[in-house]
Amino acid sequence: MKLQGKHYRTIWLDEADPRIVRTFDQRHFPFEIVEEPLRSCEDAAVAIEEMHVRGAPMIGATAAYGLYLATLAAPEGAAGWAFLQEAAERLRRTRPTAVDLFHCIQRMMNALESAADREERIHTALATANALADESAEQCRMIGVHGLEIVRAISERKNGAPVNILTHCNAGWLACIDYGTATAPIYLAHDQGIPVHIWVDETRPRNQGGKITALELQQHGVPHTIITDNAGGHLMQHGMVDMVIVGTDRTTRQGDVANKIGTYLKALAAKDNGVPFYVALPSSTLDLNLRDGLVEIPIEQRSEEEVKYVWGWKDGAIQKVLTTPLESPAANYGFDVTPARLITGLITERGICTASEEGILGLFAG
Ligand SMILES: CSC[C@H]1O[C@H](OP(=O)(O)O)[C@H](O)[C@@H]1O
Repeated sequence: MKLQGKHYRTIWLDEADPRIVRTFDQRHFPFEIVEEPLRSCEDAAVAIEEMHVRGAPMIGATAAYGLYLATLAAPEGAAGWAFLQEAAERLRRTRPTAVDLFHCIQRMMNALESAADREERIHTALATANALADESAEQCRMIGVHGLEIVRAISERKNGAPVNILTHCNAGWLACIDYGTATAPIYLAHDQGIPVHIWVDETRPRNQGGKITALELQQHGVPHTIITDNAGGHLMQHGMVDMVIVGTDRTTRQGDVANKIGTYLKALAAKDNGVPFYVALPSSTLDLNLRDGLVEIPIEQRSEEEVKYVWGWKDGAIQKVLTTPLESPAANYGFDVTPARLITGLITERGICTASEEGILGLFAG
């Protein structure tokens, strides 16, 4: 998608130096566009851990390219394989909830295991990371194609009046490689002239919605309004939300969805008000090994600093400001789990299904 009129994917090989992978340091959005060079697997791990990059598909892709960078540093033979295994472990320790991370690492290591020598490892790693990124972008594009029909149907029922869609956090193209997951149907509807308006949850504590989703929509010309996280229920009670669409970081085989903290509360409000609640789910984010999301999905806890401070723009620079008593402790749960019973449907690259084992396996059994 585009930033300041220029098309980007969120991660790419440096044109001048194939030993460098480039991405955005998303901590600077929406105030600045800062490209970040990744020169080592450790650079990639830190970028994930400190959320320079974030979003399940983006985390997976960054780890994949991080392993490519590791092959550039790895020696020949068994020592080189041991080096790559250590790099994979380092990447696995970055963030626990988004399953794309683990899927991508495993895909890379499976591809690398049979490589004959260092040169083949490097070639295979880059080819596999590129393939993963391409697959992710296509998954998102197809989520847009399938999700578009839901938006179109609501638009027709409203005789062309704007479809009011609420979304939480950033499940946009900046959380992915391109298109986004929750935003893909929005972009396709807008591009096809279907009027939409997006309620954008600011999404405390890091405000991925107010900072990044709002930036994406503004850059694409999509009408939107930033709201506080607690406003969604009120809007739904007053008929101001036609549908909710969110992303996911891990979805279990029975359709339980881990997503940014606060998603569960949106789903409760939607259920109580008869508002359709959809989850945009690329298969890279499916974890068919898990069933009960509430029990089995690991929920990341991040630093209390993210709760006690805000980061904003002042005097031409990003400033960090304390917003609570310095001495007060804070808890920072990064995600919550929305039970399948609260979800209207899952929008996947293979079509739309119910949030159930039958629905998911109907699309993804093979
Ligand atoms: C398309 S995945 C987006 C997903 O990831 C976000 O979490 P974070 O920004 O902490 O990586 C959030 O849960 C989004 O829905």
